[in-house]
Amino acid sequence: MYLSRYEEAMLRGDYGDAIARAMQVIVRVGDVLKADKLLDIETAHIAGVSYLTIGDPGLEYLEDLAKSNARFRVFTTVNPVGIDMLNDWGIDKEFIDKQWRIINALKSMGASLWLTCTPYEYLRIRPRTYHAWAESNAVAYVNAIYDAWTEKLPGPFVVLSALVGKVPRYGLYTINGRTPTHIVRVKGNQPITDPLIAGLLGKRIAESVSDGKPYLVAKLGGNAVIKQLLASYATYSPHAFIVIDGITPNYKEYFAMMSRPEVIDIDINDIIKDAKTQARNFDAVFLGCPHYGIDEVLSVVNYVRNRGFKRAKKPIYIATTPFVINSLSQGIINMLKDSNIHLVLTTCPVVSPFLKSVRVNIVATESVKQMYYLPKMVGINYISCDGIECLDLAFDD
Ligand SMILES: C[C@@](O)(CCOP(=O)(O)O)CC(=O)O
Repeated sequence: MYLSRYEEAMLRGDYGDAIARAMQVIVRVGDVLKADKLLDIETAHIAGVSYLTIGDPGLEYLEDLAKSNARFRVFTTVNPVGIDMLNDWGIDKEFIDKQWRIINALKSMGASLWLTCTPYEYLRIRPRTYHAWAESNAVAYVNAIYDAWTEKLPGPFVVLSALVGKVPRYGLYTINGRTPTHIVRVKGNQPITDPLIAGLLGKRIAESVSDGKPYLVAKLGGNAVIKQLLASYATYSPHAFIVIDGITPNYKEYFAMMSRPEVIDIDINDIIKDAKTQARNFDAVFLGCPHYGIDEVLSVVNYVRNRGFKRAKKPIYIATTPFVINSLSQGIINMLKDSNIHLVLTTCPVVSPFLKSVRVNIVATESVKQMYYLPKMVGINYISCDGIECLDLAFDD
């Protein structure tokens, strides 16, 4: 792989031991992937930072790096951790302490502690710029909605990329790697407005194109639905890459790049038919995978208003971001709490013991990504529900 003089110097150790070791891994991985050179990245997004998933080895690794005075060279954000920074939810103290050590190590290396899986909602990312992101829903989103270029990278690799500010050029960092292989046409007259249906569609697309890359033609009714579709697609696809007709910047160029794409038709009514669920046995509703943004939280606030500020019979947990909490008045937060709706911050039930610690064993969720991970990662079962219908379940049960 070609290296500039600056990159050679980093590799040699002129910029310290930590940078040299990070460069060694990046160059090695680049060689294996047959990358021809390194690219400068503008941002990095680290995932895999919960004490639940990385345990003591991950904690010690990050602390060692931080002690070596390694500092991130680009703007770096971090995925949800295993705890809510503002509420312990009864989680074991040792777990909380160790999670804080991970957070502090990342902070001392210069990470911005947004601790969200939706950093894309708070960044202005320019098309055709390079990034090193882990967390598949975020990777799918920045590729599809901003045409910003990132591969779906492993969390520890992003830490190293952020330290040197570079990634090897391969896969989704190349025009070839970004050329769609399938046109997926979704038949149906109405725009898709149900988050659950969008998630199930994302899964169906991933299964239909398998290792290919879809160019999607569908009527999608808004950002919440797009988030669910991409999160679910990225969970089931090896690539987290999808071009959306009329939405992805440069979609016309992507369309023109395809040569003899396979065409797949999906009838949305088939997905709607399969989505019906009769089970009503659940302990709580969980919303916010991916993390709810301000619009999604405000639609819940409106729902509660329309319900006359009644109290839900089952608790509703909503995972969201510090930006959303900061933009809500204390009055609204209290009103939600009185309605048995709890905002959860900086974490995600997939990487946290918090649902178990509030005695939830079965959740009602609209998120197809959660349905995939909850049973596997934390032994929580689910029933599926759709958007506002999830709230109806909690209020009417
Ligand atoms: C929350 C998380 O476990 C979800 C799975 O990640 P992904 O969809 O495979 O990128 C990622 C993480 O560990 O930070």
